[in-house]
Amino acid sequence: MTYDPSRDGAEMDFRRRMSYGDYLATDQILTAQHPLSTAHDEMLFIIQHQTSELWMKLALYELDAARRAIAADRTAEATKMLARISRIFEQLNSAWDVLRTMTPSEYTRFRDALGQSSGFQSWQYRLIEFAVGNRNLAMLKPHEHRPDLLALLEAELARPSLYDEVLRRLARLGLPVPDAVLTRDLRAPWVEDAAVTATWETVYRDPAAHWEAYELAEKLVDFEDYFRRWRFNHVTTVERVIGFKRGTGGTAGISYLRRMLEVELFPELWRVRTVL
Ligand code: HEM
Ligand SMILES: N[C@@H](CC(=O)c1ccccc1NC=O)C(=O)O
Repeated sequence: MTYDPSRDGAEMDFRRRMSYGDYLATDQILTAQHPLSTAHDEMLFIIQHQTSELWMKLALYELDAARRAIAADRTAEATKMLARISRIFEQLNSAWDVLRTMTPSEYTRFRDALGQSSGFQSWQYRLIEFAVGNRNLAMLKPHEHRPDLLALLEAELARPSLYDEVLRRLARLGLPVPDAVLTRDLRAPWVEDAAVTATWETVYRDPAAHWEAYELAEKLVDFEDYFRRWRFNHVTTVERVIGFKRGTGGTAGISYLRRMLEVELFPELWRVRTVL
């Protein structure tokens, strides 16, 4: 006879119990795919973006908790969360392998249906950029039609970024951090600071004496490393699929994305490598 798992105790009756689907709201998630064309690959495109948005949601959750932990001098907890955020980006990086199976011929069959929509308008992506310190106020504009989302982005800009929190922690640990850095206008983009590079140099020259700062630094570098790989995978996939066409979001496409490859989140942590 075929195997019956209920003989091993598997619960089979969920009329009055919470099931897998109840707990995970799979009904909502699995009915949220609405292709606008009959092109076979549009389902891949939708699910690729939806899963990315879910991982971004978790990254934001961890970024929030990590910053609160650093601000409360609970660095060990924060480093664990930062390690997880890097792994999330590793996951996002691997996902490009699935999307890359879509050829230009296949994408062209449904690209027109996307209208002017674009990843450029992903508010979770923009929140991540703002949370880690890449604060460009021009990126608020595409969200003006959604006051709720604009408020979320504005609230993020009013808050210290991940890098701000780490530098504040360094100051509390007795390391020299300029007052101008500690009291900077949080909405403004980060401006590279030679005194901060000098402080990181102190940390990296004697890790044992500055272990907490050293660990935080390496977690930040690790994260930026994975984030750069995400940008690079994106731009390479875009060139492979649409070449040098303009983006649906209105930018020039590849040249815009290549410019974004130059963004440095924690410039002093990269600069310090040269002087060690
Ligand atoms: C065939 C696949 C894809 C193509 C051809 C593509 C193309 C583009 C282009 C041309 C832009 C520049 C903005 C514009 O003018 O539209 C852009 C931006 C963006 N895309 Fe994609 N994309 C693809 C897949 C993805 C995926 C899977 C994600 C994951 C969520 C994503 C997220 C983003 C984000 C966040 C931006 C804004 C980047 C920034 O401002 O730095 N894209 N994309
Ligand atoms: N910007 C892309 C379209 C695109 O990729 C896209 C469209 C709608 C929602 C998410 C998208 N992903 C990344 O930009 C293009 O120009 O083909």
